[in-house]
Amino acid sequence: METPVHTPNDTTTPAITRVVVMGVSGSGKSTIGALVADAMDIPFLDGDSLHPMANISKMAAGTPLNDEDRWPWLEIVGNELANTTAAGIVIACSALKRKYRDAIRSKAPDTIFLHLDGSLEVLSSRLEGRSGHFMPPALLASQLAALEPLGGDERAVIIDISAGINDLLAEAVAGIRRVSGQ
Ligand SMILES: Nc1ncnc2c1ncn2[C@@H]1O[C@H](COP(=O)(O)OP(=O)(O)OP(=O)(O)O)[C@@H](O)[C@H]1O
Ligand SMILES: O=C(O)[C@H](O)[C@@H](O)[C@H](O)[C@H](O)CO
Repeated sequence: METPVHTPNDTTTPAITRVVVMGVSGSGKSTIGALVADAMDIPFLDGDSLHPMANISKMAAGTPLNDEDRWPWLEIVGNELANTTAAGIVIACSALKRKYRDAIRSKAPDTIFLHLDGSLEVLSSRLEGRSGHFMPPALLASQLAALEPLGGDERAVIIDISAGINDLLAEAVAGIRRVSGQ
């Protein structure tokens, strides 16, 4: 006879690890997010691929998004987090303002926000060194102006992006495991 996976007394369900890698343009969300997901063996979704086409065109033309542009996108991000059927999911999404993170949490309350935090100097040099991306480096100032730091009451990990990729990856995974209690 096969051993049942759940016995009648086993009321625990495995926790799902939901992570949003947040931060301004050029902070490394796509790079670190994909590596974190790989290391934790869960899927990765780049929030850039969830934007309505009009948002991509607007940014590419050098105009920052406003709240109205971002709401439909944040709803998609929240739904992807809430509806995952995997053991977890990592989504790269700038989530710059507190109200954006609240909107995401309204769909997926247990989301952990991993903020890739960096100075203007480091961010500028990363953006200047990047090629083939729709986001113009000139939009960095508007991204930093919109950024609202994580509050002490938010489920979060903050890391300084000045380190190398391997160190950031290790720090990020350890932080997520600590916060999620896994
Ligand atoms: N720790 C790091 N050390 C050196 N280079 C890095 C590091 N993290 C990311 N990069 C590089 O910095 C650039 C920006 O990274 P990435 O595209 O992942 O940022 P992003 O936050 O996803 O940006 P955007 O929001 O504009 O899509 C890329 O060229 C990437 O290879
Ligand atoms: O909220 C925003 O202004 C946007 O999401 C941006 O952050 C871009 O998506 C990203 O930085 C470019 O890849």
